[in-house]
Amino acid sequence: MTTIQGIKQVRGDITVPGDKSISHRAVMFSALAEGTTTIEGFLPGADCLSTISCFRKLGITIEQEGDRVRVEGKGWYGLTEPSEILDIGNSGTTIRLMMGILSTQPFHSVLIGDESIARRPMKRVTGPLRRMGADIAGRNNGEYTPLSVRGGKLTGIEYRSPVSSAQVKSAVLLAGLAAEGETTVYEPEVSRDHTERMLRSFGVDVESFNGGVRVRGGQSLQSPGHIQVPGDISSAAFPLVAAVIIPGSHIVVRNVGVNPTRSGIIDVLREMGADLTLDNEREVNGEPVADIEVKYAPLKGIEIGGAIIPRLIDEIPVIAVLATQAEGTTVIKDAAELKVKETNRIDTIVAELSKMGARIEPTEDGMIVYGRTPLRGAVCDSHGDHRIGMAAAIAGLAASGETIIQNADSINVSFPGFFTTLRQISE
Ligand SMILES: O=C(O)C1=C[C@@H](OP(=O)(O)O)[C@@H](O)[C@H](O)C1
Ligand SMILES: C=C(OP(=O)(O)O)C(=O)O
Repeated sequence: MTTIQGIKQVRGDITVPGDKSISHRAVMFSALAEGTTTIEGFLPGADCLSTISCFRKLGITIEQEGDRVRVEGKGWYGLTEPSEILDIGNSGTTIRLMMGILSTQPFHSVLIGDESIARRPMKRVTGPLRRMGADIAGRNNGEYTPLSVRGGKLTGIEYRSPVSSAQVKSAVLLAGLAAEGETTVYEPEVSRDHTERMLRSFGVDVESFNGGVRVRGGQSLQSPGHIQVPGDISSAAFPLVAAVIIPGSHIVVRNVGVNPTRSGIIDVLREMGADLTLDNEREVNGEPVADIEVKYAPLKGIEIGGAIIPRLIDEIPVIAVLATQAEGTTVIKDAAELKVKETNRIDTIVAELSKMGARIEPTEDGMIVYGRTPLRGAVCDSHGDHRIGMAAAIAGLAASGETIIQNADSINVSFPGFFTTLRQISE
């Protein structure tokens, strides 16, 4: 349980922990590559530590201290059959990408996770991986954990994913790297492309085209030696929103990944009227990075839907907080994927913000927020979902009185040090 007081303003010059998606991939691809890779800026959050723990059980030597990691890669077929169950904790990215990798390995593995993972759909990866030839078993015919996989010889496929999901795309492409022939994944809207970018930095030929991505089987990964992980825009979103909704605020978040497939929050902030600038724009390991500066400004409600949704899917809980402080109505649609995250994020964010006096309604594929409404402190619950806990905390900063966040520990999944950062910028 953590207590948040309503504050006057946020001010400061900060950084946020490393990007979660890039940290997972950095460990996975380094383990599968020939040679040693050092990683800096790694996110030492619970989810990425689960990825490290799985690869250790698969026989890979990994040293980790804070945000520094050293992985002794042994090549694609250097993994060994695990004698223990692979526990991926709360991490959807870990289990779905691991299923792709383990489908190519000539041994048996069993994967479990926590109670939230046990409710999340896995057919979206087990379906195409079975089509490629993987032998997968699991509860409800491979829809839910526990899952087990015996990998082996796979055949490349053309897969049209019904959802825009980087986890599905990545699982199928990774399996495709060790399959016979070519593997192509099409998705309705482009999802985050960290897998494609990082595979290229490991020397893999990846063809991205309008609507899809293709790889050839039989390619090996060569370590680039070093990977620098930028700050996570999904974490930066929380202090940025605090600054935009609390009068008198002004903050800079430095060294944030601003990959266009992730930067929908920047577009939304600008369209709502935020005073936001990107400085020091550069590219690090094939990923665009910048410093983001924002000042308080009056906001207006907007409609958010279509192709932008995968570009801001994890930021929607905090965008809902933002919308409570915008003049007029904000409609979020085409975001049914929110229902299959750590919690049903449509229901959980509506429940928590309603307790604080927000006027917010759930819809089939999103929500409608009526602004501008003053918020009042309340007893909120993360429901075990890091992004819901952090969104409630940001609402608490903008609210009158005191807000209590129950089950705040879940925040360590993606943003260790979150409350320390909030204290640093609160005035
Ligand atoms: O590939 C990734 O690193 C992620 C993809 C997204 O999930 P989906 O692929 O299920 O949309 C996102 O919500 C998750 O936080 C991280
Ligand atoms: C959905 C998320 O992560 P994952 O799918 O990896 O559990 C998230 O971090 O918001």
